[in-house]
Amino acid sequence: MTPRGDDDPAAGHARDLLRAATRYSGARCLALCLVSIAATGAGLLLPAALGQALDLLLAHAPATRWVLCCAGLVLLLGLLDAVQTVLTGTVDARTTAWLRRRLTRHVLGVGPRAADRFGSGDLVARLVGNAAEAGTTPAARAALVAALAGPVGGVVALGLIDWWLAAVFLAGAPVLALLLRAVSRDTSESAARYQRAQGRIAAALAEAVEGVRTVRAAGTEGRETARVLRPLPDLSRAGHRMWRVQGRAAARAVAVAPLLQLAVVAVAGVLLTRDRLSVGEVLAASRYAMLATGVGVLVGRLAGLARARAAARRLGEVGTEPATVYGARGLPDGPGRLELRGVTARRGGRTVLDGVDLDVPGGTTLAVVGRSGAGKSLLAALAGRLADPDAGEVLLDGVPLRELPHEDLRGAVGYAFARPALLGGTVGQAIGLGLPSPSPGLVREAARTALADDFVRRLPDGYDTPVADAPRSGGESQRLGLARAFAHGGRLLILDDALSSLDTVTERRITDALFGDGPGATRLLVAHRGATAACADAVAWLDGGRVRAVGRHEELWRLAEYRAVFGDGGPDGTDTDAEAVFGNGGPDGTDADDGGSRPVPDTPDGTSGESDVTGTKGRSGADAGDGALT
Ligand SMILES: Nc1ncnc2c1ncn2[C@@H]1O[C@H](COP(=O)(O)OP(=O)(O)OP(=O)(O)O)[C@@H](O)[C@H]1O
Repeated sequence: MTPRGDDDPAAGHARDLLRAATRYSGARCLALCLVSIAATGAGLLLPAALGQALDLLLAHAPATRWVLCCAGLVLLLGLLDAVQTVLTGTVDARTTAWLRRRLTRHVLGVGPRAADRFGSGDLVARLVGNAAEAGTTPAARAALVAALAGPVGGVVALGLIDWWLAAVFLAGAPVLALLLRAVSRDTSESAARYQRAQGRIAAALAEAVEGVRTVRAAGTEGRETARVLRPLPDLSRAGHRMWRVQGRAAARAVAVAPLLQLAVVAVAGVLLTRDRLSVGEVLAASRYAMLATGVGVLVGRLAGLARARAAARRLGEVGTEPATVYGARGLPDGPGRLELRGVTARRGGRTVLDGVDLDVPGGTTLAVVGRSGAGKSLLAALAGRLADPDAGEVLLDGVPLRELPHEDLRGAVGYAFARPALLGGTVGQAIGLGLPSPSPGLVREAARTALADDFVRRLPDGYDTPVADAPRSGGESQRLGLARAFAHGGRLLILDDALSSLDTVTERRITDALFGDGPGATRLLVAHRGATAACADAVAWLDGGRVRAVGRHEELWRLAEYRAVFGDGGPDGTDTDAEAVFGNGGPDGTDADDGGSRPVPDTPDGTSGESDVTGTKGRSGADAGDGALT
């Protein structure tokens, strides 16, 4: 059951949205309202003019003026109807566009939380289908005002002809009012159920399309189709209910309205025999009775409005997910020192990170390792504020990330992911994404560093090839993602498993560039391979939601449990037999032929080989930062 009233935040958001959307199309809405009311007014004048013309004609008096008046009113009605149609279309389109713009911005402002909560397919259904339905609200309201003006004007006109006529009509009006109330309520509920079922289908379809290779590989196309369409019976029930509600209302209206009209005409007839009404007035009364009982129009309008309101509520639900709020404190110059202080993060009702402390000095590289599900990606997301911790603070050069303005934060932190989304039109634009004016030179340089330049230049239009026309492997996609991160620069570079699809030689060449004088002052690297971890100045080992230890890879390697994280026998993360194939073999992940002598970067205090990155062992508080492994 859909909650109602002020304690329903989604409904509150929906109201605010619709109010703002109506203001956006304010002038047109007003014009539509006025045109609709004018059309209703012309419709109300027509019976009076017809009655007058008839009376004059029956009395053989000159009636040309009134006949012309009737013709003019008919023409005016046609014209107003055309204007109404154009204005309704324009207001609907403008309001829908406004809602889509506003909500798209909001969804992207919320970030990954929005997709986590609603699912990407359902979000698309809301922003496309529901926004279009909700967008009809302002015009539907204006039309409803006019549709209400018809019956109200009809009753007033009946009263002006003779108060008996209005009294007869009003005696039956409560039945019509109850009918309309039931239509509005029942349609709202069925429309909400219908739209929810549509959202479930859209969400399942998006999952199926994304996982189409898995579906094909498993040969489960039929089962998947059934899963996607499972909400269909619900959809059908809700749809049928909606039509039943409207059908029943229309049938009742058909039963009640003619009875009321008959009663009005009968009373008018009696009044005619008593010379209280003329023939023309009887004609006018019969037409006003039809206008006053014009429930059919109202039923349609009310049902449309109820559907639009249900759709708006679904948009309101999206609005209840708060957007990320940024601060106004500027980021001072600094080397890119990253600190996590007592960071706790919960996901799916589970504490994934529990009071994590880490201190990564500017200019150093920290590899984050741990078993699958240990929270490495979550930590990477918190480190660059793709998500906020539930407790604790993340600081960059001493400033809490929450206090940084959006531009400072995004300018300072670059990201690359395991499965990068390539956005921006062409390959070159995808690499330069987010930069104010990326020069072709900068884009190409970044691509060279990420070893992507060669294959990009082989594309039909090189860097100008549309992303959609650029076939690429998983590793090539990753290299484009890395190129984007390198082009972005910034004082903190976060690579979340961004090297995982690269062959070992390519990974090695990129890490060489990266850990040499590569881009980004400080680097946080989610690593699955020992070879990658071995290149970092320090490794933070996540286990059980805490930092189990911080130290250099070679030092940690002495621990059997640490070795077990990499699940194989070689300290560089490769099987000894496979070393030749994968091109590395030394204990620090370097080729055997360079003697395993990758120089350990000097720490800022000049000591070589000891990790400069510090961390604590979760709540135990045991500091493992000096490489003292616990
Ligand atoms: N949105 C979410 N809702 C519920 N649980 C989540 C969500 N995001 C992450 N988790 C859970 O948090 C845990 C940590 O996830 P995370 O992706 O950080 O792990 P990871 O260490 O990077 O794993 P892997 O090495 O397999 O990539 C996992 O158990 C995951 O199921």
